[in-house]
Amino acid sequence: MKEFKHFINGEYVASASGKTFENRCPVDNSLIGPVHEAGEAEVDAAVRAAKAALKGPWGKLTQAQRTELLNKVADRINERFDEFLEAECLDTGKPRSIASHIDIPRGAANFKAFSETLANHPTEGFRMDTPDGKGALNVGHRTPKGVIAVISPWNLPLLLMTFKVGPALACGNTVVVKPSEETPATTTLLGEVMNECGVPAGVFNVVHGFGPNSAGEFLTTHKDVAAITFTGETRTGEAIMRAASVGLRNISMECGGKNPGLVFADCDIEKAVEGTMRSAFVNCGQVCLGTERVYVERPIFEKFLSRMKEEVAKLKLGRPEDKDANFGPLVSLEHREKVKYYYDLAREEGATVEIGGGIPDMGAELNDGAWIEPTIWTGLSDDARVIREEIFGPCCHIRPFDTEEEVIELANDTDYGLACAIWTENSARAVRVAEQMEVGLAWVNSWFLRDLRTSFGGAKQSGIGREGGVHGLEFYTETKNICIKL
Ligand SMILES: NC(=O)c1ccc[n+]([C@@H]2O[C@H](COP(=O)([O-])OP(=O)(O)OC[C@H]3O[C@@H](n4cnc5c(N)ncnc54)[C@H](O)[C@@H]3O)[C@@H](O)[C@H]2O)c1
Ligand SMILES: O=C/C=C/C=C(\O)C(=O)O
Repeated sequence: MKEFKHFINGEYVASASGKTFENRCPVDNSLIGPVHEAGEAEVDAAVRAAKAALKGPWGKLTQAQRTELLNKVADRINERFDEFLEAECLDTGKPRSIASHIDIPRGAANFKAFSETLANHPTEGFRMDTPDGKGALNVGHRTPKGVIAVISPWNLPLLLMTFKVGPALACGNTVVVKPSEETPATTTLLGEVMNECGVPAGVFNVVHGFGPNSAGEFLTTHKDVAAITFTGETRTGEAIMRAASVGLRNISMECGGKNPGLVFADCDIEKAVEGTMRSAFVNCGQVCLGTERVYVERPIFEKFLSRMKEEVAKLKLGRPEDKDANFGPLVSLEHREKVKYYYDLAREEGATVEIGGGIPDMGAELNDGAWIEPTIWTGLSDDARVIREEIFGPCCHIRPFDTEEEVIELANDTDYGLACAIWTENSARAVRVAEQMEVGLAWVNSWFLRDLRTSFGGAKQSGIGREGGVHGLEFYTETKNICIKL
């Protein structure tokens, strides 16, 4: 049986209290092993180690040396690919075919891409005139912000955690990570990699536990944490913002979504079906960028709906190691309860269940797991809760529309603003519509196609700030203007 300890100052440590909680595999609810739950003492030790490391060997490295170390980390993740894959699939139950294409490669890439992008970014410089005619030079100078708290979710555990740890370390900060209580494994394993690559002790720390009155709260309220970067639910983001307000600490928030797909009659329908299938059902619908509202122009509505139903019927539910399986369980039984609640609510709100809508019979070996059927609804009114609230499951509602103006209004009629997917072969329309969408990420004839040099983040209640490429620089560094009188 595995055991998940904290990683503090380069060493794996147990909780002084001896308190642990269970990590279970959602495939069959089997026990993976106990996870140590951090109390204030462990969180404090981790933050102190991180603070001390800022002034230790880490703080003395040049940008080039840091880049080299972080490249090593990326290479070592790839060398230990199978262990990361196994750990991620056990924690989440997701098919290996998905984790081996998305989660683990991006876990490695996040260390390479950001260290290189940031290393090559210029700082600003302005020459100014002065009354004595000699002038002055203004030079922007960036320094690390300090100890960064990284609070990450369970849906893409390694990918989303490294998406923050990569740039934070590239900028010279140190980190304390609190991975989701559902998925402690890959973050814990990364500690070994950091040691193997010679990243100094205290630069990367991990504490396990829950949110309120546990590791999450202790970390976000710790006075020596300089800034907090968070990915998770909008309501959790609000709690973290309140914690960050004490001591005026900076935050970066990547939160929930209720993302629309806009399918125009002039699209390539097979491309649109393939893309919408992925955006609604990959990772069992547990992707913040996923499409839960699909709007289809009326002339192709029936055809699109029937093609989607055909494709959903072909999804193969199965264990991560099953090579044919492309659809795993939800992350936990608790999350299944939430998703099932919305499945029942959809019926109460008058939806037509086109396909799915329940819990599948997976057979004796798997029936204790967190399985749920992929589901399509039609017929809900625009103000139904199922249309307005993030479900974070393998489901979408498909609704016809008649005009471009109408669909833009429908798509934007939400509290969230993370992403959208627009399907049309008319490029002028694509640009026109994309420019009017109230989102941080607009995909045209694609979905979740990621260039790590670009900005990532959400509008409205989907987040605050942008990370990715050079955009994280504002958050992960302190900029000082040095004014030199000539
Ligand atoms: N915008 C994005 O980039 C993005 C990416 C992935 C997931 N998400 C969102 O994440 C959610 C799913 O993930 P989740 O269920 O793990 O989210 P969550 O908000 O429940 O938990 C996220 C993390 O916050 C911690 N936490 C909870 N309460 C806390 C508190 N009071 N103080 C400090 N930490 C606390 C949790 O333990 C966990 O580590 C969805 O809403 C999804 O849309 C957003
Ligand atoms: O579930 C949300 C997915 C987020 C993806 C990223 O943060 C990324 O691709 O960098």
